[in-house]
Amino acid sequence: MPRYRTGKTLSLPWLLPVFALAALILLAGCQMQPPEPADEDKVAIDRMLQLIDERLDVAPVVARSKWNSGAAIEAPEREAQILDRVAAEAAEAGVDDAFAREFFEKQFDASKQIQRRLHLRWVQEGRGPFASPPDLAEEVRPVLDRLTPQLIDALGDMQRIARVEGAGRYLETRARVLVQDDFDGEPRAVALAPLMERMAR
Ligand SMILES: C=C(O[C@@H]1C=C(C(=O)O)C=C[C@H]1O)C(=O)O
Repeated sequence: MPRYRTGKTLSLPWLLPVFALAALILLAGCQMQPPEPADEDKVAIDRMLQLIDERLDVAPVVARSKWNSGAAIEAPEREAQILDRVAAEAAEAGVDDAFAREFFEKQFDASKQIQRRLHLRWVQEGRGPFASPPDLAEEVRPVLDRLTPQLIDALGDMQRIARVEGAGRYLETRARVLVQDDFDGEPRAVALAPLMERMAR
């Protein structure tokens, strides 16, 4: 049998181009990975999303309280009061005034959407009052007020990270995991819109 048929002498030279090609593909693959934010930026984005989720979580409690009391879902004077505080605290934290304002207005919109949808559901179900809903002024709004400065702090981080390549993509991916709204995603999309628009893809 001729020597080249034994395979022994032929295997290595034959495999070399295969290895080279595999190495090239691997290298190209690494270079094609989309850019990701640094770990500390990822932590800050996750924190922002958790805070948005926490705020959205308060909306059903507000809805129960208003269902019993008959108070209007829309409370413009309360929104104005929050926005005044936001303007002052955003200025102190170096957060762009228009960005902070838009962000909070969207959080109000998302909360009202959740409340409206729940009230509609309860009307359709012919629901009576809830057994012992928390008091809006004494118990529920203070929860929202505690979140306000934390959200402003987080907005400061987002402003800094906004131009980091891949930040928007990371935000979008993590939002799917960290922000729930128990509806069809619409209130959640409203709450996230100001960040989605601002963060670089
Ligand atoms: C949450 C409430 O309902 C609405 C939403 C607000 C909010 O998200 O902070 C504020 C006022 C209301 O328009 C509320 O009345 O407190």
